[in-house]
Amino acid sequence: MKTVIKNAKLITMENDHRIIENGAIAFENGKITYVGENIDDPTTYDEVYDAKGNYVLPGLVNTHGHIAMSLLRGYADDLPLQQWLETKMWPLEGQYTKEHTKWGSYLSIIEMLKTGTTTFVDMYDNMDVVASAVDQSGIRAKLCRGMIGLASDEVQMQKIEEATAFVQDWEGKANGRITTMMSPHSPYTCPPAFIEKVVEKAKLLNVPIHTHMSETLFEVELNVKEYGQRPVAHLEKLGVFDCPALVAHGVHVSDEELDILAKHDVRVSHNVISNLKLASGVAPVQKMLEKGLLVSLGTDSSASNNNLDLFEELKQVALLHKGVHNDATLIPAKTALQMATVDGAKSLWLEEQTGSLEVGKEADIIVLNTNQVFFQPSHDPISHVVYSASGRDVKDVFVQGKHVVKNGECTTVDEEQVIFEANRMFKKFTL
Ligand SMILES: CSC[C@H]1O[C@@H](n2cnc3c(O)ncnc32)[C@H](O)[C@@H]1O
Ligand SMILES: [Zn+2]
Repeated sequence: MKTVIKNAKLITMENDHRIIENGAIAFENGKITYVGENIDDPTTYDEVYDAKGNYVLPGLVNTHGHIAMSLLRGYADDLPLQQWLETKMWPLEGQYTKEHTKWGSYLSIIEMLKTGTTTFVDMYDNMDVVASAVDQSGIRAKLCRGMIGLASDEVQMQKIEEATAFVQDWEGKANGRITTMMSPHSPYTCPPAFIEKVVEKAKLLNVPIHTHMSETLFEVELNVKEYGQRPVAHLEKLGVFDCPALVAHGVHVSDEELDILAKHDVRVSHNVISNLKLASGVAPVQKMLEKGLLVSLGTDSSASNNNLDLFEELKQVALLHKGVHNDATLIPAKTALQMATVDGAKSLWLEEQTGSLEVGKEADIIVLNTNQVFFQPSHDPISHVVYSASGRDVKDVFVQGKHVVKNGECTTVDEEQVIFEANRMFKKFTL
């Protein structure tokens, strides 16, 4: 099936940030075959989508989260991280069944697709259920079984075996839309010997490592107290950065630590809204960029955000660092959008598949309804996408060429049923 999107304002996010004012993009068998000036003769295509001058851009990439936690949205607001985790999240997560994970995952996937995210990272338990939801819904994901290592040797081994089986069962599945990682939860919840075992497995399986790192001052101080080193040197010593690595947060990192991360080409998922809500702090993103680190955007879960609309992260990242440093030139709109698209894809080693509109890449494409007052006058599309848009402006979404959101409606999952089931599952918790 040959499809063309015509009459589009194309924001390609190629290296030169090419904008094509009156453009077209075509795809076949899930891959982009043409990006350029508008086409005159649409008769050679099986399907013609008229974008009617709306913005067309690559699907957004969310590089850190826990999607099944959408069931806990709004359950425990206004608390700091450690208290939030220990007294609120972990007790309820202890009650999760596969059914909770299933409906929480679908709820988040519909939300992400409808707000323009076509690729996401997920670290959680019951990952077979998450992967099946990814497969069914048509979204793209990099998934890992998150492992908390504060447990007996037997349970530790069981978790590593489960994570290994998950990688073996799902890497490359769903027509290549699912890829995998190994994931020790964090240095403060995983003993050193456990992390070393995970590193060994990741090397054998040839997959990256994903972990939370240096999110709060508390965990940095704890690391120094327990192991005599700050988290970055600690993880380096345990071999984590000998693998391709993606770390979430990196809020409390010194200049020396940034040098270590840069030396190992560690990718950082910046979770600006979650960090603000949990009062974890402000990551030194400008310094990260100056040191050449690849920085992308993550929402974390909707229990600490409280939604998965990556357009909100886009605007926050562009605003917060200006305000904190008293410098309006920091993180310009182009840089923010790059973090949410092409650099997000690179951070997940998926740049050959997604992140920009280029011939040969897969057709992960979103259309924004820009025929609205707050997109006028229509002269700088990147500025408008970053500073004026919201996920609610997303009209149509294609992943691997499949039309998964049509005129604002998800075509692959029954939204009404998911809303009903998510509420039913929440009622099953003992609060
Ligand atoms: C072992 S599965 C993932 C685990 O991570 C917890 N989690 C959610 N948000 C955060 C965060 O901001 N920092 C650290 N841990 C987080 C979640 O509750 C799961 O237990
Ligand atoms: Zn997290």
